[in-house]
Amino acid sequence: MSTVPQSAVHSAQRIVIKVGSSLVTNNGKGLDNTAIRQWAAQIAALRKQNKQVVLVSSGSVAEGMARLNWHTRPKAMNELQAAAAIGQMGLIQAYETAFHEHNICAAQILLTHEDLADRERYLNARSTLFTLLDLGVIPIVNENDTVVTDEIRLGDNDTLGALVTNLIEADVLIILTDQSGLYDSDPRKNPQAKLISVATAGDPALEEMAGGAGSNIGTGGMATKVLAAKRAANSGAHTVIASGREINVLERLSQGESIGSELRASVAVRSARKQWLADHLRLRGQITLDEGALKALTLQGKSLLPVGVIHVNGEFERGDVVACLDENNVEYARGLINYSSSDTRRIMRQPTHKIETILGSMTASELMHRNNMVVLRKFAKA
Ligand SMILES: Nc1ncnc2c1ncn2[C@@H]1O[C@H](COP(=O)(O)OP(=O)(O)O)[C@@H](O)[C@H]1O
Ligand SMILES: N[C@@H](CCC(=O)OP(=O)(O)O)C(=O)O
Repeated sequence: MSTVPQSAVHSAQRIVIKVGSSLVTNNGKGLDNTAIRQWAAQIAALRKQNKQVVLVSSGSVAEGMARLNWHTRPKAMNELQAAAAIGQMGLIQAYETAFHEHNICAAQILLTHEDLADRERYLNARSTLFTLLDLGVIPIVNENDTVVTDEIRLGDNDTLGALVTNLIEADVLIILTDQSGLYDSDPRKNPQAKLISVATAGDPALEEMAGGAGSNIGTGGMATKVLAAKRAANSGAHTVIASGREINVLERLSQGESIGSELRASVAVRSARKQWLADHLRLRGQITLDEGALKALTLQGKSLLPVGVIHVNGEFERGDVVACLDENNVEYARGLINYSSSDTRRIMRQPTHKIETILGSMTASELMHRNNMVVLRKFAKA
């Protein structure tokens, strides 16, 4: 009897789904509208179960090539970028139409490596994605191929899928591809290859199994998927690699069925976020909060508003990590701040509706959003 556990997708609330080029474009023959409509229908079903979904879709270059009647993938960057610009139009149009059938709004997000490396842009991308998810919209992400240069290109969307998983702290990354999952060797070359049902993300043995290159249409092969699982595990997310051609794959995974390969993270999402905020980003300043704000943050799970700040210490920029202290300099929380130190000094003690009049514009109504904050201790009156 097999003892394969229930799929992690079953209990996941926030999911990133990545679909590869060969799947989306029917092995490079042109957009597979039937498959796209089936995924949209399944994602609509996940949404009804209150799961939030971000879709990372490849296929712009492959679809651009199909539209240009190019049969071999160009090597020159400018040609790849031109193909991507053409193909992305069709890709988004296909998703837009497919989601429309379920009365779901879709949104296009094109990201580059720099967007995720720069603190402020990272924060912007993150808050846009959270806003879209709160609005019930399905964000469709791809790399902004037309502007990236060779050196900074992510290149494969497995890596992008993992970075988006980290960015929004998703519980699970599902990578849909043209194989049933990760095998112990490339099934195209070895018909005896065995499917790996469950493994630990980051296990070096997996990298060896996935050594081979990808299909002619896709870029990364299994190697980038295994590395993506390792990266997703950094923020506590599990990864499922499965065939996008499997009937109702997303809904069945959501029902707990074990399909494909599940590469499990060994740390929990919450502690991974804490770790990231607490250790990886340098503290740039401190703000002192009044009692009401300390209670709201640490006891009621609320965001920090400027009205609760009574003192600002240090110089920092929007997106920096700042500590929240009481009047005795005891730290209660830390997180990514939405305003620079000079702007924070101007809006502290003020009600939110005055931010725009004081600063001339309002980037965010909260000074620090609860999603971007880690509470370190609870407020208790001495
Ligand atoms: N150990 C392995 N298990 C499964 N597939 C493998 C393995 N090693 C290499 N591959 C190859 O990886 C391919 C999938 O990668 P790729 O073509 O980049 O797909 P996608 O476009 O979905 O990202 C498979 O078709 C397969 O030939
Ligand atoms: N941004 C590129 C993705 C490149 C790519 O081929 O990715 P993948 O098929 O996931 O290996 C595109 O949309 O064509």
